[in-house]
Amino acid sequence: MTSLLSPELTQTFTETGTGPQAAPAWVLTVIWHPDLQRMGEQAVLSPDTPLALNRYQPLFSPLQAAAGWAQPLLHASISRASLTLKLGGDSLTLSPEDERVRAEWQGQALTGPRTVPLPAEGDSAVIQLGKRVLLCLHRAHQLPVTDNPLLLGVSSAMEGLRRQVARVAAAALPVLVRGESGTGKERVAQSLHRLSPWAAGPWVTVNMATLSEGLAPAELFGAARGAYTGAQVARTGLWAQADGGSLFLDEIGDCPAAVQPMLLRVIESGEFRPLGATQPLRSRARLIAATDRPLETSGFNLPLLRRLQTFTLSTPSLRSRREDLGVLARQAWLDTGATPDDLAEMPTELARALCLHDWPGNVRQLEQAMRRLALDHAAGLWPSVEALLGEPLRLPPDPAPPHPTAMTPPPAAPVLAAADDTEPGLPPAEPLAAPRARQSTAGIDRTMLLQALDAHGWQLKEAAEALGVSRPSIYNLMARWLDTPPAESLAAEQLTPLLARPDATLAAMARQLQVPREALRRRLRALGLPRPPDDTDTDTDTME
Ligand SMILES: Nc1ncnc2c1ncn2[C@@H]1O[C@H](COP(=O)(O)OP(=O)(O)OP(=O)(O)O)[C@@H](O)[C@H]1O
Repeated sequence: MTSLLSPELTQTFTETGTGPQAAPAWVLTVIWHPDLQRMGEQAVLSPDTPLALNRYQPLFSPLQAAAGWAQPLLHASISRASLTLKLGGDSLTLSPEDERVRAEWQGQALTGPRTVPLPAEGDSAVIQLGKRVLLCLHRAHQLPVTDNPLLLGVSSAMEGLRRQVARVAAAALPVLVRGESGTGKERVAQSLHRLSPWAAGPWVTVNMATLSEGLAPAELFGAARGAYTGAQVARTGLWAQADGGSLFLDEIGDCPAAVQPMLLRVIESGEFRPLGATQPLRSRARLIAATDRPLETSGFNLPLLRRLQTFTLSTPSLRSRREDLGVLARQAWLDTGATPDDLAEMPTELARALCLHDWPGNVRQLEQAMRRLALDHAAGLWPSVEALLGEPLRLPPDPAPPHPTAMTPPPAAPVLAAADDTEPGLPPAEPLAAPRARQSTAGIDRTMLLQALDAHGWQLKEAAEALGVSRPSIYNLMARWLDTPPAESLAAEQLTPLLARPDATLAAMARQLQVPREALRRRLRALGLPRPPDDTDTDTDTME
């Protein structure tokens, strides 16, 4: 892999500042790249100088920015012509240099300069460059320099969390971890234990939601022999088991009300009394609790809450740190045992959906999606977007949709896409036609798209003309409205029954499978399957 030493980048990082007090910088983070190693690499935008984004610039740096290594995006589908990003107060202007630049802002194709509102605090935006690379534009209050294999992420929020965990780990005081479900609260608790002076001691966990009011005291504090019916021997409680280590009380908000004062006592004095015992016991367990509940308003014991929140750590939602998607998705994929190469081949519409989804179930939901993906892929299929996500694609709210600027439109002369702007193995990009009045894709819904495609036998050139949009736009429309797997993922078993039909034609099959006709023809050829008998057309639609 090409690597370039980048003193300029190191300089930029230094100037921008890495401390929490520094003014936030706008950063581009790679959240999808066919070279999976590139996920999480970052480039900082200067507030004063427009950033030219193309195949060879700027330089993106990996997590350990201090190493000073950086490299451009390099992917062959990204043009040498630039998409220029210019920050201006609370807006951003994106200007494609010419028609060679293929780019999308928040899933919408950029066909000319646009000025868009910058994402609000805690929000971010997704920029697609070329066919396969997705970047997240976000704020950074501090750049990532620390590492913790349990707490992955290049966002400021994760960098801050890793630092807090490292700072708090050694304190012999309770810690409360708060955050939405699936955001990694248990991971934070594990990290606190591993980094603490008690790391060699036991790590004991209990989910308070699973303890009934009757059983909880014995479970937590133990019981003397004969303390209750069936207690033939003395029982060691979790608190005693965790002596010299850490006790993690997950879902503390579900702790039975009667048990809450008992917890308060043990936190305050370190002493507890097993059920039926005459003497109290002492434990030096460090307590970590976690919740996704608003404990202040849910009737929780407030003195206990105050003791628990001696230190409070918060885990951020995944949608508020979209820049971490790439590194998290890559790790979740590798955890399934699948190879990086397989993921690199994933169709862009799936990658785009992963990057744009708002992930209400946070990292856990992302992990489930990656497991589904690995399973389907092992069976020779790429799932639909909906099957991948396990729910319909939920786009982040768009407070103000992009609007065109009054800036100069792109050059009027027809421009040839350079052959080396095309991914190796894919057909060369076609010369772009001279610009003409084109309809915006915004007004084209799924029905209109399908009608045009069906009417033209799934030949994209004709369908695009009928809709009055450019050919790249029809791909964007297909990615937006259709969630059928791409032609390259079709298996022989899916195609043979359709070929066996007496009325089989290429157009009919393309319509049924919702794939471009030419892509289907290539797939049949690749699988060594016959063309349908009446396939005599000679269309040369090569883009997909
Ligand atoms: N920063 C992270 N890096 C890597 N994996 C993560 C991270 N955060 C969460 N995960 C993964 O996401 C999943 C959910 O994490 P975890 O169980 O810690 O979340 P939680 O907030 O405790 O969830 P719940 O509230 O539902 O118990 C786990 O499988 C964990 O491996």
